Amino acid sequence: MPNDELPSDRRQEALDYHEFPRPGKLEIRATKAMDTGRDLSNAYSPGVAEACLEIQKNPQDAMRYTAKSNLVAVISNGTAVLGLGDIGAQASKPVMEGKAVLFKKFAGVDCFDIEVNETDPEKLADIVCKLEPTFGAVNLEDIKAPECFLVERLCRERMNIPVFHDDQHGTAIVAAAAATNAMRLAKKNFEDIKVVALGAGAAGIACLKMLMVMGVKRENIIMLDSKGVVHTGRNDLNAEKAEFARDTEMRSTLDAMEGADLFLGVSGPGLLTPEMVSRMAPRPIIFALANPTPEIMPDLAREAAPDALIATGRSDYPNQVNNVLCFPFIFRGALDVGATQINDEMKVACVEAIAALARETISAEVGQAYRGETLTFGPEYLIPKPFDPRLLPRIAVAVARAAMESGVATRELDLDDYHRQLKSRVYRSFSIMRNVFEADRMASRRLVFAEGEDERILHTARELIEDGHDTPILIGRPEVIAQRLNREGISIDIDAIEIINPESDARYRDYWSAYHQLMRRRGVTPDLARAILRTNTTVIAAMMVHLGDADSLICGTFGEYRWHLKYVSEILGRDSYHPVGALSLIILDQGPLFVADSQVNLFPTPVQIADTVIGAARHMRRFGVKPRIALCASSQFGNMETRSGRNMRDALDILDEMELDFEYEGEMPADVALEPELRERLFPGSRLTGRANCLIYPNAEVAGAARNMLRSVAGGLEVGPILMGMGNRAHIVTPGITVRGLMNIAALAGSNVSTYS
Ligand SMILES: NC(=O)C1=CN([C@@H]2O[C@H](COP(=O)(O)OP(=O)(O)OC[C@H]3O[C@@H](n4cnc5c(N)ncnc54)[C@H](OP(=O)(O)O)[C@@H]3O)[C@@H](O)[C@H]2O)C=CC1
Ligand SMILES: CC(=O)C(=O)O
Ligand SMILES: [Mg+2]
Repeated sequence: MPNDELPSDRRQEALDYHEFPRPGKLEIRATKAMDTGRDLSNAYSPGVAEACLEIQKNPQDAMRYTAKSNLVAVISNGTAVLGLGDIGAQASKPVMEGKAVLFKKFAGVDCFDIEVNETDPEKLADIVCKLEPTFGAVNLEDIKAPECFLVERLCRERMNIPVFHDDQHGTAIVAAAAATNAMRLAKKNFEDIKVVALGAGAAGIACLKMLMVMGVKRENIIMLDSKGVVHTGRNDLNAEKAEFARDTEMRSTLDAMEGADLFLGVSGPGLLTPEMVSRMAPRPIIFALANPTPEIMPDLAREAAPDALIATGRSDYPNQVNNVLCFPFIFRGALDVGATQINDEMKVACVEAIAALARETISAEVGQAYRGETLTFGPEYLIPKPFDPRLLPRIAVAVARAAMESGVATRELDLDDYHRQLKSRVYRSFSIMRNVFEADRMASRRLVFAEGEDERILHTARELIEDGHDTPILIGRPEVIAQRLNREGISIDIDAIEIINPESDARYRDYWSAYHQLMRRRGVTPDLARAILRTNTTVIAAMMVHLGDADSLICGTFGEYRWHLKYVSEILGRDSYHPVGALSLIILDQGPLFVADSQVNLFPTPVQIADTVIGAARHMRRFGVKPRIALCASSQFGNMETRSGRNMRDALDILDEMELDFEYEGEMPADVALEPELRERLFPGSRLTGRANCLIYPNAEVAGAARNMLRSVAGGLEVGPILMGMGNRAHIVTPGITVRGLMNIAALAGSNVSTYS
């Protein structure tokens, strides 16, 4: 069946996606080094035999010495591939590779996709069972009913690892979560509704069973398959369908739809007509879940029933009811507690976690990823979005808890710890930021955001309000803020936040006259002060901090760093405070790397370099990182007479006079800093132990280039830049910052002033 909903350019795009730059969507990567003869002898003969013998003695040790505990088999015979039908095992491979990618992307679960040319259910079950030594769990996929029921039952009976048929249970879990929320909106109860299920296969049967667990009554269900209504007069029904057979005169979908409250389509494309929809009860719920083409396109359904709550299996319409919201996360939880099966308790925990998430305010990341869409709980947002980073921690923890409580877990987890671990998987910055978050929690600070109309700031403000320890203050026009909150679906009570309207704030007079006092001998007249305090939100924010109306300011989501720095330094760079340097923490796969100074001193003097080193060491400790600082230059240890090398050597002398209690060394190029073996060859006995974790550069352009390359090419995630030397009273971000980045800066700004400078 052609995928007639995709226009030809999108069709070609999808094919190119699969073909280029290399065929398929997956590769296998080694997780251990294989660079030396020693690596070879550990990984392979003779060393590998040691691991084999340990596993022979104790088979459970396979979890210890092999990848088994995180490895899932995605297995299909291609007999019910999406709604494309029986297209065969080979043709199902793109879907199975896709499932494997989703497992990895959303939950870090490794998968082999296995397509099997076997349609006999008993033989297929035999094959699957024989794979148990390889895998920690099995995900059966796109195997048609009724064969899938037998395959699953046999595998579950014979295997001691979780076996889950995604099209049955994954779909049922997500559909039940969406139905729970749709019921609330439609003000209907599961106990009373009339359900019509079109499709009596793997997904259909499982969804109905799950709806019955939620309270739907069997006598209120009408099921249809390709031959029409499933009724007691039929003699072609398999056991699963027979359970739902009704003693009725109804024969067609049109008959069945009369007065239906919930339509559940898990059949094929275009099978539901507007006329059928128009027969439904008021405020009908229409789940047209066939993939890729639903039983009815949402626009058509809406025309026939304007008050309908509509979901499909697709990502290009609101309310994607798709098992992708379940399988990565339920397997994550099951694998992590070493569950022997995925039982009903775990499934129900999953339903509840998914449904609850949609009723909460969306996360900042989702807001950003789906900009322009309305994402507050309601008809267009019944169910979370697949990119919602909260899915992993919430669902996996709920599943792990249910597994432990219901006695199928072989490992007990501390669930608070587990939740934290999962969060650090999703947010790469989470684990290194943990110390800072803790410090932030201990303090309660007022943070003023100079660019309070920016959507990223609004998301950040919402998160801060929810976290509850810091108070955001926004500078911006209230009507613009209100409009953007609404557009972004951010539920903040606008009356509950402090907003400084630059056009009409009552403090305007106080602020401009105080600014004038500060700046009158630097060319600022009263008129100029008035004009600046109407238009320059960085100055307003800095004056708030100066006058004690806020504890810290955050600016820089647009414009030049140094433009903001000029005003921040003029107003707040007094007493012992002055900008020392901008420190960026770049989180890389290999660990954290700090880089400075990319912004403040374009060509720093040796004294400024020494100050930057000291500031960097202090800040690194805030993150719980032991400083190993390299003073970088193109020369190494005095081998050339360059200006940058000389500055670094002079800075080293200044530092040496101070008896500092952290490691620093220089001058050296970045590779010598980062490769201890190379360093040892060039300069044996250097004071730096191991790989440097902070690079201080001789000028801001080079530091900026290094920081940008680490972000753009090495995929580093930046925390910062952190403005050092201002007593944590001001931070200037850069325009590319994300909401997560702003949250990190806000946590830094929200930590107590005594712990920061
Ligand atoms: N959104 C989601 O997350 C998911 C969506 N699905 C979708 O659900 C559909 C079914 O998948 P699955 O249950 O795995 O497949 P199965 O092959 O197990 O079941 C298909 C069912 O659809 C019925 N059917 C086929 N054609 C018609 C027709 N013309 N009129 C009425 N019923 C018909 C079949 O009837 P019969 O029994 O007579 O053959 C069968 O009962 C697919 O489109 C799939 O993409 C599936 C899983 C997840
Ligand atoms: C989503 C899915 O698994 C299916 O359509 O078959
Ligand atoms: Mg499927």
